[in-house]
Amino acid sequence: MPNSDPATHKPQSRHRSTTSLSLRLLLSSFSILILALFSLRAIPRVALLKNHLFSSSSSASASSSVSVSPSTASTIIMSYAKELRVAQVAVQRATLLTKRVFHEKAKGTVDKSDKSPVTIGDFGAQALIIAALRHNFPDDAIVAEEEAAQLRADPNLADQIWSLVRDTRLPDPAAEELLGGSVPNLDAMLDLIDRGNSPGGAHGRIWAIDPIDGTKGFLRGGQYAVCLALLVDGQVQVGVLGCPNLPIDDSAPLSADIGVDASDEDGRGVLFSAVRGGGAHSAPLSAPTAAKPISMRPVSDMTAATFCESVEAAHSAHGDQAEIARRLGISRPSVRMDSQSKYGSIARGAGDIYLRLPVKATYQEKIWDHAAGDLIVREAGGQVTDVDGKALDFSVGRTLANNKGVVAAPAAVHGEVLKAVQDVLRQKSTAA
Ligand SMILES: Nc1ncnc2c1ncn2[C@@H]1O[C@H](COP(=O)(O)OS(=O)(=O)O)[C@@H](OP(=O)(O)O)[C@H]1O
Ligand SMILES: [Mg+2]
Repeated sequence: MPNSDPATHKPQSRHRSTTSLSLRLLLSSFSILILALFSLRAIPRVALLKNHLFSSSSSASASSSVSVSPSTASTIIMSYAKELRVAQVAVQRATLLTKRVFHEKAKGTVDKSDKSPVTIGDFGAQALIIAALRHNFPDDAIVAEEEAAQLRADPNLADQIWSLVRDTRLPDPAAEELLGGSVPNLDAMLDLIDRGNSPGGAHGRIWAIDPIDGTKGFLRGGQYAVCLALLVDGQVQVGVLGCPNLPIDDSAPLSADIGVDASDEDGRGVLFSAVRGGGAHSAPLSAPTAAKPISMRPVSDMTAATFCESVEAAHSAHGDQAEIARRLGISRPSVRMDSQSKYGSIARGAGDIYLRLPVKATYQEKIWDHAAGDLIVREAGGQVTDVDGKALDFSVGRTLANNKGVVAAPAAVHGEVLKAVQDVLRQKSTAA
């Protein structure tokens, strides 16, 4: 029946059919344009999207999209929309594995120096994230912390990791499908882990993965992060941090005990993300698309500022950092917490400043320890430099060989903080 409405089977007017034909033509040209944009992965993709465009089929997301705030739901121009969505869900899935490892293998471990829970969690999370990246972006390079040689030599360890990787799935089948579903077998898992061996560099698309950042924090049930960032020609374009033990509530104050065991508390588990030029967001880890914009807190009174630093004295110079805080007039004690959760915490204004002054002149920071956090803080209104005031340079390989230390603060006060850092370091070198 030509020109009939399929619902009513009633003949339509000639005018209406011409209009619908033009409309269909217009729509199909528009779809072709969108498809073309999405197939050109080498070029940053720009799409006019609602923030939750890719979320409609996720059960976690479905509940989340109800709670999306009006400002988040507003239409924004977002680049790298698919990369962001895949990264968020890949990190979410990997955190499910790390939480299982914590509860089944780390919690209650008498000897906390036992490295096996960390090893199992690290390898398992890396395998799951790389599987998702290979499925969606098979031509991209990957820089990841672990390689599978140790597992190939230890079948028992490999089996333990395989059983976790095999059984860890997102509750939402559509989200699982987006990630390509399960890893087929143990050998495929080992091969995936070894795909993280890119030397990094200044060209092309490179993902940086830290499957468990803050390993000590992970073991004690404190702060750790599953970290994923996309670099394009050396610039961070997408950053995602899954922080299972941080409060979901962006306005929760950063208490001094944030670094101790928080793994069993309700209301924990947050996902930070940012796309360059698109702002920074946070969401519950269980509902990645319930994203709300976050921003750094303006520091009008430096004496009331909160600064964050590593728990480990071997990782950043606590003494120098205390002296810098004193010079700035900061009266509050530092908040010590492991991992890139420090970047996420200052980006949402729970803290204000992150200082990471080098302990050893020869140590080179790893790109996977900073890439996601760097972008999230910058997109939240912060500035991130090394102690010389240079932006972190992710283009020179697997390490930040051109940088020493990290100084992250709201852009308006970064200069003041950097001056205090440089004064303290100058005074120290004069005294030596
Ligand atoms: N000497 C030295 N100096 C600076 N940084 C170092 C050093 N040694 C290690 N690392 C890296 O520190 C990462 C964790 O550091 P954090 O500050 O995030 O947490 S911690 O409080 O120190 O545990 C940690 O990341 P993970 O191994 O993923 O936990 C290391 O990559
Ligand atoms: Mg790390």
